[in-house]
Amino acid sequence: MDALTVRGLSRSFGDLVVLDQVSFTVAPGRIAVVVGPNGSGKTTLLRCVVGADRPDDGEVLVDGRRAYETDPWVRAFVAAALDDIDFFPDLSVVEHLELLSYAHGGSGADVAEVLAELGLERARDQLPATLSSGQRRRLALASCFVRPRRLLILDEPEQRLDVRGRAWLAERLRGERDAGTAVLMASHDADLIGAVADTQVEIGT
Ligand SMILES: Nc1ncnc2c1ncn2[C@@H]1O[C@H](COP(=O)(O)OP(=O)(O)OP(=O)(O)O)[C@@H](O)[C@H]1O
Repeated sequence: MDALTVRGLSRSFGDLVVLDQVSFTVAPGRIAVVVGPNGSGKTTLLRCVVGADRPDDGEVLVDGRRAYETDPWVRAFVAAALDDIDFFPDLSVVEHLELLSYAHGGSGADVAEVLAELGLERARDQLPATLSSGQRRRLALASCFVRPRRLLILDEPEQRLDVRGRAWLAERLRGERDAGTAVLMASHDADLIGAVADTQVEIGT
């Protein structure tokens, strides 16, 4: 059973056809990278997959089932970090991660490890507004790793990461694959794509 099936997905904004009958699958333990020039529809595709945007046509199946964002089962299955991450303004870094862990039935036991892995230990008590843009990105990624997931969806996760952060990201994604997680991500980073992509979904070309 594929973790993700996208069939005939189409999305237009007025006269602008952004996605035209896009179809692909991602099996467990595979990494699919969406590639295409600026404005080709990568974010739109990911937003349609997670249910943040509605396609005009086509369907998205998660683990063989039609997915709705509000479905508790989808929320347990899919971890996503897209561009529009909103943090609670009055929760610290560590509180965010603990909240997510608890909300997904965890004990918070992984939080310290994920903070260390993402280099966020020194920022653990800071509020989101005081974080650097790279730290905010790291918190968004950390949010995916303190909760259960069988499908991980990331929009340009390399953005705003430093050199070591990018090296870590490639390693982490390979770890996700080895654990059987399916990954769908958009990226412009040729090195990262070369290091992790099992398949590429080309759009807008
Ligand atoms: N809500 C919207 N209303 C109108 N046009 C939109 C909307 N959302 C996206 N678009 C347009 O759809 C096209 C695809 O945008 P999208 O953000 O999906 O591209 P992308 O491939 O992720 O680009 P980038 O590589 O720059 O991140 C763009 O031309 C964009 O202007």
